[in-house]
Amino acid sequence: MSTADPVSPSNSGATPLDLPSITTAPKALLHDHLDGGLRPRTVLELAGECGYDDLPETDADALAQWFRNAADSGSLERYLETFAHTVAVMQTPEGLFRVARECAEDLAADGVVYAEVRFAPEQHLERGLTLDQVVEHVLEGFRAGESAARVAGKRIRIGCLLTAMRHAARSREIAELAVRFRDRGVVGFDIAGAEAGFPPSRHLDAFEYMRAANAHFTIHAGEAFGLPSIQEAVAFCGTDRLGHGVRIVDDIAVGSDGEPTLGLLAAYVRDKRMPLELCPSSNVQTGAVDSLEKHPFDLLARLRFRVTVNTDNRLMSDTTMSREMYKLVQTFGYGWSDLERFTINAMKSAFIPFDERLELIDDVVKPGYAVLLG
Ligand SMILES: O=c1[nH]cnc2c1ncn2[C@H]1C[C@H](O)[C@@H](CO)O1
Ligand SMILES: [Zn+2]
Repeated sequence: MSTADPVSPSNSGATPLDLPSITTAPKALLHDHLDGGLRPRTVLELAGECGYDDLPETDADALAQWFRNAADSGSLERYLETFAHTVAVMQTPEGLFRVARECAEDLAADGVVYAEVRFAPEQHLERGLTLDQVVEHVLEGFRAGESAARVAGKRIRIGCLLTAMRHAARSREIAELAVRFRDRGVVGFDIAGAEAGFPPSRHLDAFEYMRAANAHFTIHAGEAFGLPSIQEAVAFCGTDRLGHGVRIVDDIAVGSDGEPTLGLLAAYVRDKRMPLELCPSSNVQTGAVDSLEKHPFDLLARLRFRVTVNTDNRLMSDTTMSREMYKLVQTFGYGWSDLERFTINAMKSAFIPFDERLELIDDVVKPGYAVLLG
């Protein structure tokens, strides 16, 4: 296989592939952080309401620009510092509810029909809420946002993932919380935060607990740190998916003739159809890749890894699901059938029951792309 071959020819008689038309396409999103997707105006208003006066800007446009610039640091650690401001305004029932409701509404307006949105409950206890209360307020916000979207003529379903911070020591507790809320809208568990120095195996008991409960989880791995992190997540922790996983490319050698050779770990990840939650813009901002052009997304897609397109943090990257897809179209020349495949990859990899995934694929995704394909 030559890596120069397009995945599929660009669409011919179909709807033109531009940002407005991508916005109308049904999309599935597996990796989106609740505390990384606030509306800039909401950050300002909630800060005013709760008396948080450490925001770096007082105007919504300037604040949006500040997040973007500050996150453009080339380092995951510095990128993560920007979350201090969003987490600070998500400490009250009203704040958590509003942010979750607006998240569902914004994703629905962007044409996302299924999303798994994650956040770390342990970071929202500063004003006396319990872990259970934090989760309840967020889930209520998602339900309200889904209803508001329905009234606006948009269909969306949000599943919630509970994240434990990898530098902290509450992962087992958060895993138990995720299982406790499994019938109320929480569909899985995750670990996030600085990767270097905090290997996934540090949280093995949490993953073992999830596996014993027949519950799903993903692990941020292979973003700021390389193959050893992915190896631990896959081989020791038994992850269902890889959050980013972009450094799996380090286990693929592309010869001078363009022929790729997969190492054992890359081959295993591909053979197992392990989903990669790739987040193109975020990866450039944190320095995981040098540029979009150099992003291994296309190599991985051509090699038929189970690639999915994700936003990570819409506020920090000033992006949307449609914009991430459009950037990939512009960079790699994808057509509608490619976008449909990435979307079906994501739906197949979702943590909701199989029959519900299938229903979304058959009743929403395929008919939506059939219209766009012409
Ligand atoms: O891309 C990421 N890698 C590691 N950690 C991340 C990333 N994006 C957000 N986080 C962290 C910061 C948030 O406060 C936390 C929970 O959403 O997860
Ligand atoms: Zn992330």
